[in-house]
Amino acid sequence: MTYVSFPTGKAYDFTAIGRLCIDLNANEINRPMEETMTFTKYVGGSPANITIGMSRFGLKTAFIGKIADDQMGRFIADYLTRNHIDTSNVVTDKTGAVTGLAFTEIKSPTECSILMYRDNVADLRLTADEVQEELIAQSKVLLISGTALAQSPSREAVFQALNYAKKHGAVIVFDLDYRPYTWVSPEETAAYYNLAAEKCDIILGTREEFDMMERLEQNPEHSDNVTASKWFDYSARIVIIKHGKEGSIAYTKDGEGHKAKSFPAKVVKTFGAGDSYAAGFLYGVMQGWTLEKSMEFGSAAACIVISSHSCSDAMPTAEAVHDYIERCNRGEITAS
Ligand SMILES: Nc1ncnc2c1ncn2[C@@H]1O[C@H](COP(=O)(O)OP(=O)(O)OP(=O)(O)O)[C@@H](O)[C@H]1O
Ligand SMILES: O=C(O)C[C@@H](O)[C@H](O)C(=O)CO
Repeated sequence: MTYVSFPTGKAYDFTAIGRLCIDLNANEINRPMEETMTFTKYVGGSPANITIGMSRFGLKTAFIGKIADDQMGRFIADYLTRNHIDTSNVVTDKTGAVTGLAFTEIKSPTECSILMYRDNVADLRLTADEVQEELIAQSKVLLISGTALAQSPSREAVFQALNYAKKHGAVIVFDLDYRPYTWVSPEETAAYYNLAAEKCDIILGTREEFDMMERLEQNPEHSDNVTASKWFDYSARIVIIKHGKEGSIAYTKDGEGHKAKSFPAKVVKTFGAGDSYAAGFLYGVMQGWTLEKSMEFGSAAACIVISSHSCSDAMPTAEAVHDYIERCNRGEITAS
């Protein structure tokens, strides 16, 4: 059964818009940030990580975003180029804005947190008139991520991109990617998230992210089914609700719920799970696989990333994900 049809005859399989920043991941793990002395630098930002994942799977990808006019910005642009991601719509800021930094604390495999430095960041300075219509017209998929809706002018840039995607028939994916520190109030957050979600074909988020959008009174039982049903009255064709290591569930417009369990993993840190899951799942759906197989592929991709030190750099190839699934099926990988 095909739930989403992707347009053909486009130059790009996958384009994302939003955050490009830097992850500084603790080298001395299993201790609090106060005791961490050194960090390794990686490209970061959830939509960037997903695009790197899609590129590693061999898809033709592009990114729409804004980088600081400094060494960090150039590091990001260079990394994207080396990963075969088209950067023709990655704009360099000229106002003195800086690159967002995410310092990660790895206290234990299950206690991870991120300390964000996001004042005056370049990624939120992208303007609507900087979004290239032609690039979106040439893309099978446009992925938006919630954090880019947090402030103007990036918010308007995302809505402009959504308009172009609708006009040119791109499949629109919304990764909720809710990061409280970039928002002013829960009311404002829910309002913009809901406005954007109405226009999207595939919506992916955790239970907590959907709770934030619903603000509880609409769904006091936190029912995944109730959450998903609402979006089928708009544009949605698939709604995925992720539950960490408990797995994930995808709802489709026909009312079906498709479940995926997670695989065992030797977890180093949990962040990056959602980004690699999204890349793996979307890759599978674009190959025409069943939802179950696509979700399984996303879950295995997530295991590879959470067993590694980075998010972006650890994004696996398709062969590595297939191999991981086979090794799990042979019982060769057990949980940490
Ligand atoms: N500890 C784990 N062990 C195995 N698989 C996991 C684990 N945590 C997450 N996953 C896999 O990754 C998928 C996405 O994880 P999760 O629900 O935590 O997303 P997320 O909260 O968006 O992730 P992130 O921490 O990157 O923001 C899950 O559906 C599951 O398949
Ligand atoms: O999304 C971010 O800004 C930081 C990420 O790169 C980070 O590593 C993470 O949280 C992945 O989900």
